[in-house]
Amino acid sequence: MGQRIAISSGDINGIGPEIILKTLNNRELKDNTVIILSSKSVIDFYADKLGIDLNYKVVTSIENIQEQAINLLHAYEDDAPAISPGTLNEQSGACAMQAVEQALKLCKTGQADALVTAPISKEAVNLAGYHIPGHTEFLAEHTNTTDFLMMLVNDGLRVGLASIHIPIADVPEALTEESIIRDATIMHQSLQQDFGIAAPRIAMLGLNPHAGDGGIIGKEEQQLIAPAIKTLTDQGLEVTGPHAADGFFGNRKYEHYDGILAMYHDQGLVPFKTLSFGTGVNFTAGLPIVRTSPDHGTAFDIAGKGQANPSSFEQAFDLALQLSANRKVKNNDHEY
Ligand SMILES: NC(=O)C1=CN([C@@H]2O[C@H](COP(=O)(O)OP(=O)(O)OC[C@H]3O[C@@H](n4cnc5c(N)ncnc54)[C@H](O)[C@@H]3O)[C@@H](O)[C@H]2O)C=CC1
Ligand SMILES: NCC(=O)COP(=O)(O)O
Repeated sequence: MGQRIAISSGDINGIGPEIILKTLNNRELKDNTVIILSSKSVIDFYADKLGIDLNYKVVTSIENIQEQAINLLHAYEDDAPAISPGTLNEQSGACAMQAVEQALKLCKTGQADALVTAPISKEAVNLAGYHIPGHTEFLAEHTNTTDFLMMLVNDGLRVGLASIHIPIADVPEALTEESIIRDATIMHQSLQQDFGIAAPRIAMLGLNPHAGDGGIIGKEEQQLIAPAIKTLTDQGLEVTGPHAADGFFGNRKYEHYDGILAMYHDQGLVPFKTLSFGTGVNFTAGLPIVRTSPDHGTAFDIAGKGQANPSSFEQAFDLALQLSANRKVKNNDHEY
C-alpha cells in the first residue's frame, strides 16, 4: 500500500507553490496519494504563470480524498488570499502556518503518513502572530516532542545542528554537556531507525576555531564537548571529535562519517549547502511524524518568475515517501 503525503504550501508569495507544481507535474505517484494544503486560487495562479496543467482534485474534506491522486484541501481562513509574488506580509505568513497546522493535523490523526513543508518566511509568520523561529520548533512543540534534531541530509552527508535558530551570541550558553549528549543520541537513533545504518559513525565538531586549540581559543571543547563524547563512547556509540570544523570539511573527512553534529546553524549549513544546495533535504529527527523540507527558503527574489529549481523539493518528497514507508509512526506513544 502506498503512502499519503501531506504538502503544506509554504509562503504563497514565495517559491513554495511553484516547486510543488513542478515536482508533482513530473512525478509518477504510483500507489501514493498527495494532499496539498493550500487553496485552488493559489495553485491555479502559479499553474497559469508556469503553463502547468496539473491534474488535481479539489476536496472539501479528508473523507473525500481520492487515493493515488493529487488532492487539494483548502487550508486557509481566507477563501482566496491576495497573491503578490515576492512580497512578505502578514497574510502570507498566516496562510503559510494555517497550511502547516492543517497538514500536521492530518499526520497526527494518521490520515497522512508524512509531511513535506514548502518554505515559510520566518518574518512573515511572526508578523502573523506565530512567534516561532521555524517549522522545526513549531512541530516539536505541537507534537509534545522535547528531543528533536534538525538534520540536513543528502545521499552521503548528514549534518545535525546542536543549536538551531538562535542568535550567535547565545550559542555558547545554549550548549551543555547534556544537550550535546542528547542531540548525538537522537542522531544515532535516527541514523539507525530512519536511515537503516546499523552502527552509525558520528563526528562531533568543536565550537571554537581549531576546536579550541587546547583551550587557548575557548574552553567549550574541554569542558562540554569532549566529556559528552566520552559519555557517548562509554555507552557504546561510535563518536569522534571534537573536530576542527574548517579542516574537517576542507579535508573531506566528512566522507568517513554517517552523521556530523555541528554546534551551530551556519557551522553545519554553510558547508552542507555549499556541497549540496539543490539536492539536500531538511529532516526533523525525533518527531513522532515524518517531516521533510527542501534545504532552501522562500526565495522571494525569484518568486513568480518561473526560475525556481524544484530538485530539493523533489528530494524532500522522495525522502518522505521512503521514511514513511520505513517507519511506522507510533502516534499512540505520544500525547499531543
Ligand atoms: N524550511 C523553511 O521554511 C526555510 C525557510 N527559510 C526562510 O526563507 C526566507 C528567505 O531566506 P534566505 O536566507 O533568503 O534563503 P533562500 O534559500 O530563500 O534564498 C537564498 C538564495 O538562493 C536562491 N534560491 C533558493 N532556493 C532556490 C531554488 N529552489 N531555485 C533557485 N534559486 C533558489 C534565492 O533566489 C536566493 O538568491 C527567510 O525568511 C528564511 O528564514 C530559509 C530556509 C528554510
Ligand atoms: N536553516 C534551515 C531553516 O531555516 C529551516 O527551518 P525550519 O522551518 O525547517 O525549522
